[in-house]
This record gives sequence, C-alpha cells and structure tokens, in this order.
Amino acid sequence: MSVVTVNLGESSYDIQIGSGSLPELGRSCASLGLTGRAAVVTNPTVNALYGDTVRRSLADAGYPVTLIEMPDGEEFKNAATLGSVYDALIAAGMDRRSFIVALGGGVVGDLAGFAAATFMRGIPFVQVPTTLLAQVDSSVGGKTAIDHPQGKNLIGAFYQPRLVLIDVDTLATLPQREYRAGLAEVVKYGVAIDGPFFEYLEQNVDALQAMERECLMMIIRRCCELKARVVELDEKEAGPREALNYGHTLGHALETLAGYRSLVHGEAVAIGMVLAARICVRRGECGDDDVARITALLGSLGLSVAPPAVERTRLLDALLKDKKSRAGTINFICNQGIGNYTVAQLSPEELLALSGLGV
Ligand SMILES: NC(=O)c1ccc[n+]([C@@H]2O[C@H](COP(=O)([O-])OP(=O)(O)OC[C@H]3O[C@@H](n4cnc5c(N)ncnc54)[C@H](O)[C@@H]3O)[C@@H](O)[C@H]2O)c1
Ligand SMILES: O=C(O)C(=O)C[C@@H](O)[C@H](O)[C@H](O)COP(=O)(O)O
Ligand SMILES: [Zn+2]
Repeated sequence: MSVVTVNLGESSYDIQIGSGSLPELGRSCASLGLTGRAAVVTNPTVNALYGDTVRRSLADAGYPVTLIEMPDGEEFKNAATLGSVYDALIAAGMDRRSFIVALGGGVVGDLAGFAAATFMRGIPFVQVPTTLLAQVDSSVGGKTAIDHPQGKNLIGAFYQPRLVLIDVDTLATLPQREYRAGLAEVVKYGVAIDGPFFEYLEQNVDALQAMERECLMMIIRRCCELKARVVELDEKEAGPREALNYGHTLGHALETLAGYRSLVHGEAVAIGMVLAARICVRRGECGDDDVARITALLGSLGLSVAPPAVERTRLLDALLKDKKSRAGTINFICNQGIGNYTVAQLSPEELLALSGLGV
C-alpha cells in the first residue's frame, strides 16, 4: 500500500492506495479513532459489487452499520436525494459520534460528503472511491456538493474526509466508458500543472488502455499527490486551486445543458479542455502543436472531443453560473503550453466568441 498525506493541520488525512484493501476499511476507521454507528452511502450498482465486503469489514471492527442507497446517476445528485439521505440517517439513529462512508464514484462521494458536512452541523466521513475519476480527483480535497437545476455543484461545502481508502481492484468492474471519463481528469493534471506527467501519459497509452495495474497505481498516486499539494496551498479555492478547474468552465456548461445524460462529467471535461486549449492558441498562450498533442492523447484514450451543438443563449446563461465568475467576469483557466496554467479574465460573451460554440 502507498500513502499520500493531505497536510491541512487539524484536518490532515491520509489517502491509502492499495490493491485488495477494501476489507481493511473497518480496521483503518478504528485506527483513526472513529466511533459510533457507520452509515455507508452508496448506490445499487456499487452496493451489489462491494456493499457486502464493506459492511462486513466495518461490522468485524465492531461498528453497527446502516446501508443507505441513493439512485445511480448525476441526475440524482440533488436536494431531493440529499433529503432522503438525511431521513435515513435520522431513522438509523445516527448521532454526532457516528460517521459516514461514501462508497462509490464522484456522485456518491460529493453528495454523501455534503450530507456529512451538514448533518448535525458536521460528522466525520470517509471516502471509498470506486471509479477512476473518484480515485484520482473527487475523493480528495473536500469539495462536496449537490447540483441545482440551474447548474452543477451550486450547493456545497468544503469539508475534508478523515480518510480516503482507494482499492484499485474495484476498477476491474468499472464500465469502459466510466474508465475513459476518469482518464480525462488524469490528462487535466498533466495539461494544467505537470508537463512531465503529460509526457508519461503519452508514452503509456497502451498500458492505460489495458488498465495495467502498475500503471494505474502510478497515475492514481501521482494525481493524488498533485491534488494534495494544490489543496494544501489553497484549500478553499482563493487562487491556485482554480488550476484544477481547467476544462471545467465550458465542460460544466455543456454537461448541465446535456441534462447530465448524454455526457458524463469526464467526457464533458475532455471537450472543455480542448476548447480551452484552442482559446489559448487564439490568446497566444499555447501553440497549435500543443492542441494537437492534447487532442491526440485524449483521442487515443478513447475520448471524443467534438462539442455538441448548443444554443447560444442557454450557453451564456450556464456560463454566468460558473463559480469562478465575479461581477460578470469569469476567471478562465488557460494552459500555457503543456504543464502550466494562467488565469484570464473573460466575459461569457468573449468566451463564447473565442470558443466558436453556440448556434
Ligand atoms: N469533489 C470533487 O473534487 C470532484 C472532482 C471531480 C468530479 N466530481 C464530481 O464527480 C461526479 C462524477 O463522478 P464519477 O465519474 O465517478 O461518476 P459516478 O459517480 O456517476 O460513477 C459512474 C458510474 O460508475 C458506477 N460505478 C462506480 N464504481 C463502480 C465500480 N467499481 N464498478 C462498476 N460500476 C461502478 C456508478 O454506479 C455510476 O453508474 C460528478 O458529479 C462530478 O461533478 C467532483
Ligand atoms: O477539486 C477541485 O478544486 C476541482 O475543481 C476538481 C474538479 O475536477 C471537480 O469537477 C470539481 O467538482 C469542480 O468543482 P466546481 O467548484 O467547479 O463545481
Ligand atoms: Zn472535474
């Protein structure tokens, strides 16, 4: 097992990256001093695969366990589902000494994390991410949220988990589409903050396609390290953390307008990154050769970068809801070549004009 620590003073925690480590969850929680009842928030898909192992591990460590299922899908990362999770937590008799385990992908992690942040004004929670995207990104850093009909992640809190337990073996059951979507966030780290990592990805496309364990362990560890260092610098996104939002301004807008159905998050981010890179060429911050490399890498990992047709007015409206917008101007994350980022202040109209999107 390898461990990456997120150093945040009293809120510090470990990311444990291992193979076959799911049955260790109960012991890891006990060694952290977590007490009381454990509520495992998951969905039917993940519950069927890993619910028993997790429940047994917690029970063997002496925890009374309640399993709470939410429906599967981004369209359920909302206030109604959150309400039903609160109902279940109350019905189970959870109190301030209890804790939540988020077992699943980013949707479960974001919603269960927000439930933990707000239930009884905050109870501990543990992330057990089971998608590549959640293992390299969403389980780390404490962004918890639900969506609002007007936009993604509009309601949420910064609330750090007490532990992130990653068992790479869970990726064996992940659908290929979801694996590829996770790779988009992996590529994001390379483009926005780590050029040598981008080169590593270019040189290891075959291993990535084949989901070779050594390569998976390497990329998960590297992404967790990169994210940990950024979050340590800027936990609440006052500055440098915005780099992790590379590709997300247009990506989130497209994802929202697609109604969270035809595009999953990572797919939208892949499109958003290529649009961002093209914008950066027009602004003189990167070259056509950089765009070609980003497009080629995403393409070889099976990701489409063709944006869907979207109505201009709806897109403008979605862009105005971006959380990086201040008084009508968006802090747009640009790539300076590959491996460095800059921030440009752009109005939604300028962004649309530069992106060529909108019909
Ligand atoms: N908080 C953050 O920092 C952060 C970062 C990135 C993304 N996100 C959020 O994460 C969400 C996307 O997460 P995601 O890509 O994990 O999607 P997801 O949670 O919807 O999971 C994708 C699908 O895979 C299934 N699944 C999960 N684990 C599985 C496994 N091991 N085997 C088989 N099937 C499995 C799920 O049931 C689901 O159908 C979005 O809501 C996005 O906004 C948050
Ligand atoms: O951790 C971060 O910071 C990120 O921006 C990671 C993103 O990949 C992630 O999609 C995040 O949820 C986006 O946050 P938002 O604040 O733009 O909603
Ligand atoms: Zn993301």
